[in-house]
Amino acid sequence: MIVLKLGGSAITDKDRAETLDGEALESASDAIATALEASAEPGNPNLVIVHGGGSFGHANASDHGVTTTEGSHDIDAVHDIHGAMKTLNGFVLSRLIERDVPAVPVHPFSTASRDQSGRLELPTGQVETMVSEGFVPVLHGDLVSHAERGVTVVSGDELVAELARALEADRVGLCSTVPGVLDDDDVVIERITTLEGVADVLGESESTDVTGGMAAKVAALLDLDAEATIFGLDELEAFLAGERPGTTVY
Ligand SMILES: Nc1ncnc2c1ncn2[C@@H]1O[C@H](COP(=O)(O)OP(=O)(O)OP(=O)(O)O)[C@@H](O)[C@H]1O
Ligand SMILES: C=C(C)CCOP(=O)(O)O
Repeated sequence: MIVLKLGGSAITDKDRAETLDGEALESASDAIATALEASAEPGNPNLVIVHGGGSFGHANASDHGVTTTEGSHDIDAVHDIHGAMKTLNGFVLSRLIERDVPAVPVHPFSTASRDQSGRLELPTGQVETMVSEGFVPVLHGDLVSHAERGVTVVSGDELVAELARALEADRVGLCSTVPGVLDDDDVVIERITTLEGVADVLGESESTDVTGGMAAKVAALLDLDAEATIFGLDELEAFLAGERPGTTVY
């Protein structure tokens, strides 16, 4: 079982509102289709995809002052932010389906929630059944209802971590716009086992991002039992073929 995140910054133009990076999304979809065709059991993909927001969702959330902890009850904000993420989800699904990947949508806003302490409750029974029936569920960073705060943002990274745990994923991959976690000299760090030592180089995203950039990503991955890999789009095919490009977080 592989849980793969397509980073929003990898598949969109993060500096132009609600704009796809069409070429990047096509190339990611090609890599996924090729990997499924080449797998020993093409009818049984055993793959769950989550995508982030990039230029969809983050700017909308920021405009409405909504983050993973700051909530809102404004119905227009809800539809604006969730709507942007559903639009991107539609683009991702259509590129995958064009390539015969049996992709199906799962909108976390319809199923997940947070309690007062912010703990995420993400039901995964439907995702498990989709996978066992040969589909590829495609989730996305989204809003979730949050006890006493209205709605807050859930990042794709948080969803990846929850799914990896619940589905006992063998491998977790985060495909981003960078070739891995970079050190002070912009060299890819091969392995991260603790936050100590790397905390200084982990920063926010360069673009509008309400969910914390690389620092939040590494922290979420360190909590997992499964080995996780952060790599760039050029390495997606290699990752899906079983290699460990970029940075391994374990
Ligand atoms: N040490 C670091 N190494 C690599 N990237 C870093 C580092 N510190 C900060 N970053 C930033 O983190 C960004 C990747 O995080 P970001 O959250 O944008 O990725 P994503 O998951 O692809 O996108 P999204 O959150 O929209 O889904 C990089 O583009 C870079 O700007
Ligand atoms: C901003 C929203 C709504 C989702 C963000 O998901 P992410 O890009 O995975 O952090």
